[in-house]
Amino acid sequence: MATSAEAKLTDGFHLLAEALKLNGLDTIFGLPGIPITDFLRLAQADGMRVISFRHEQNAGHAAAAAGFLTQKPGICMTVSAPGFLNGLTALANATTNCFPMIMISGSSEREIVDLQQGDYEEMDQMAAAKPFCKASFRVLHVEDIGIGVARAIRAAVSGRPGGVYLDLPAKVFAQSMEAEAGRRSLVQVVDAAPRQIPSSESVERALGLLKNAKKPLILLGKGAAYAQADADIRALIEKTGIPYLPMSMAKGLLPDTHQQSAAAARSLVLQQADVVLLIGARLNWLLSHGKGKTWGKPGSQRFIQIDISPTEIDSNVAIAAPVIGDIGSCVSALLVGIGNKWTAPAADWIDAISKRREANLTKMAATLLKNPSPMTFHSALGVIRDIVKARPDAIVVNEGANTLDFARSVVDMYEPRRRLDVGTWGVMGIGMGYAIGAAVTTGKPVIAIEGDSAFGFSGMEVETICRYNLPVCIVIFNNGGVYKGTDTNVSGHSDVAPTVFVKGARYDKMMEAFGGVGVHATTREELMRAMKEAIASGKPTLINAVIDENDGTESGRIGNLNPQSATYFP
Ligand SMILES: Nc1ncnc2c1ncn2[C@@H]1O[C@H](COP(=O)(O)OP(=O)(O)O)[C@@H](O)[C@H]1O
Ligand SMILES: Cc1ncc(Cc2csc(CCOP(=O)(O)OP(=O)(O)O)c2C)c(N)n1
Repeated sequence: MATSAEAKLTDGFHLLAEALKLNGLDTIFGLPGIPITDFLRLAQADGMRVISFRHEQNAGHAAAAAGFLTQKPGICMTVSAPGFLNGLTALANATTNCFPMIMISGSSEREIVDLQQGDYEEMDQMAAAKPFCKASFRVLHVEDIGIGVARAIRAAVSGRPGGVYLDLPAKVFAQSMEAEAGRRSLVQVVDAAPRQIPSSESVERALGLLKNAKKPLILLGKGAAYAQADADIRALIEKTGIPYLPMSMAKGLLPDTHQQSAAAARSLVLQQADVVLLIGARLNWLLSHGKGKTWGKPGSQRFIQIDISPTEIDSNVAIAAPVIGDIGSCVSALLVGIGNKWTAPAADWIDAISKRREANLTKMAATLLKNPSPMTFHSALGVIRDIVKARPDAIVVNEGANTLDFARSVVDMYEPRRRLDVGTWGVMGIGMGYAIGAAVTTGKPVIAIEGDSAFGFSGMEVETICRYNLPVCIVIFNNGGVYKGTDTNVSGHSDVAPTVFVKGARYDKMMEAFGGVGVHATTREELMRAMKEAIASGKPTLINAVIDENDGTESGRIGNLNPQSATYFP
C-alpha cells in the first residue's frame, strides 16, 4: 500500500485504489475533474487502467458493458453534480439491463449540502441516485472506504445484477489514517454472487410441464448470456431437442446457424408453442408482455420461468412453473432431472419450424444477394454478416432503429456474449461506450454497427478510441437522418425537417481528425475491403457507409409505439 513514508499514514485516495484492487477491479472508466482528478492519476500510478472519456454517460456505459462481459462490476468515476447526472443515465440503463456496475462520484461537503448553502456543484447525489439503481451508499469517514466498496460490490453482483451508486465527498479522499489500521479496514468480498439453488419441487414441476409439452420452446434472454452457464444451456437444448429462440444479447449462446434455432421462425413459435421455458428473459415489451397477437390464444400456453429474481414471476402473465435461482444452478438441476431419458418433441412441431425457417432464410438470402447502389440496410449488413462469420470472436455493438432491427436478424452470432445492443430500454447512445468497454475488457476486435442518429449521441468518443488506439471498427449507416433522410418541413419555413441531417455528411473525417482511419464507402465492395483492413490492422476505423435515404421505416419495427394524431398525418 502506498503510504506517507515518514508518518506511516495512508489516506482516502490510496484506500479507494487498494479497496478496488483487493477485489480484482483494476479498470476505471471515468472523466477527470474536481474532486477525482488526482485519484485517477494515483490509481494509474498504482497500476490500474484508467480510461478517460469525453462524456460521463459513455464512461458509465463502458463500465456496464464490462460488468455484463465479466460478471464483475464495471467501475465508472465521475465528478460531482453535473458529472454525476451525466453518468446517471448509464447507471439507470445498467440497472434496467441487469448489468453490474458501480458509479463512484465525488461530491460536495455534507454540511454545506444539507444546509443548502450553495457549495461548488452542490447536490444530494446519494438521494438523487436512489430511484435509478439497486443501491446507493455514501462514505463519510476514510476508515469506511473498505466496507463501502465491499457493500457496493456485493449489491452490484448478488441476486439480480445491477447498478450501484457510491458517493464520496471530496474531503474523504484527503482524510488520513494510520496505514496499518487502513490496511485492516479493507474488505475482500467473499462469494459476492452466491449460487442460488432452486427447490427440487420447482425443478420437478418444470420438468413435468416440459416433458408433456407437444410444442415446447426454450427462450434465452440476456440473463442466460450473463450467467456464463454456456455448456449446460447448450446441453439442455441439444439433449431435449427443443427448439430455442435467443433474444438479441443471447445470440451466440449457441451459433445462430444451429439447427434448433427458431429465430427465423419467431412469429410461428411464439404463437404456436404450448409450453415456453424462459431462461433469463423477461416477458416485457420486447416479448409483447407474453400476450396479444404475438402469442397464442389466452390460456393456450403455459410458461416455465428461470430467474434469480422471485418478484419477476407473474410480472405480465401467470407463470405455471417458476424456478427461482441462478441460471447455472437451475439449468444443471434440470439436466440432472432429465437424466438420460427424454422424448424429443413431436416431428410435426420440428418440421413446421424447419419449413418456416428455411422459407424465411431463403427470402433473406435473396435480399442479401442484391447489390443496389446506393447500398441498402440489407446489402450493407450482408457484408458485415460475412465479416462476423469469418471472425466469430469479434464483438458486435449495435444501435439505431432500422440498423438495429435488421442487424439483429441478418448478422449471425456464433459465440456467447459477443453482441451488445440497446437492450431492454432501447436507449440510443450506448454505442461508443459499449465499444470501448468491450475492447478494453476483452482485447477483441469490436464492430460497432451504428445508425447515423444513434452514433451522434456518443460520437465524440471517437477521440477516446484513437487516444487508446482501440481495435474498434465503427460502421455508420448513413441514410441522412433519424430513421430515414427523406422527411420534409411542410411549413414552408427554411428549417429542415426534424429528422433530417446534413446531406452527404462525412463522418469518416471525424476519425481522421484524431488520427484514425476514415473510409467513405458507397458500395459493398468498398465496405468489405475497409472492414477486412480494419479487423486485420486493429486500427481505430470509421466507415461512413452511404445508405439509400429512402430505405427503412420510421422507428424501425416499433413504429406502432408512436402515438397517432387525429388531425395531423405526416
Ligand atoms: N445469473 C442469473 N441467474 C438467473 N437470472 C438472471 C441472472 N442474471 C440475470 N438474470 C435475470 O435475467 C433476466 C434478464 O431479462 P431481460 O433483460 O429481459 O433479457 P432479454 O431482454 O434478453 O429478454 C432478468 O429478469 C434477470 O433477473
Ligand atoms: C437517448 C434516446 N434518445 C432518443 C431515442 C429515440 C430513438 C430511437 S431510435 C433513434 C435513432 C434512429 O435513427 P438512426 O439513424 O440511428 O437509425 P436508423 O433507422 O437505423 O437509420 C432515436 C433517436 C432513444 N431511443 N434514446
